[in-house]
Amino acid sequence: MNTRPMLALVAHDAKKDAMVDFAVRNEEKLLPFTLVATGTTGGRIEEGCSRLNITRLKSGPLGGDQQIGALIAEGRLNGLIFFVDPLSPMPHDVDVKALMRLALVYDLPMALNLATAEILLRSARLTGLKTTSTTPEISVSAI
Ligand SMILES: O=C(CO)COP(=O)(O)O
Repeated sequence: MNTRPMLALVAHDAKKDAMVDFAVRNEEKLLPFTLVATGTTGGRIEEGCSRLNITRLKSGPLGGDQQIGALIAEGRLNGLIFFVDPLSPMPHDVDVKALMRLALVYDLPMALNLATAEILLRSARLTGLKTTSTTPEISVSAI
């Protein structure tokens, strides 16, 4: 049974370089986590971090944000790092909002920018195997 805390990594296009840079600098700290990411973000991180094993979900606009939302609802996710681009309109803005809403509903540790991500990655809550729910009701078959 996998008891490692699960962390989701997502970045909008204008923030993907920042996400890769964050992951490269923190590769050692990310190693103990089960990592999931939206498709393109995960691919970019894997290119930069050879030691990280990332489960890549669908691309955000094609449902990846919602897959991460499902992990939150199931109580399987321990933290979300989402580098949001606040300056560009997104056709899938409703998905982004839905993901953030679920993180708020379940009181999930969520970092939306680099400064908070650095703090989150060092947090005892994130590394302490605390899950968001005790009774997962459904499973995401993609994982
Ligand atoms: O659009 C995203 C999040 O809303 C990110 O998706 P990708 O990582 O597939 O680009």
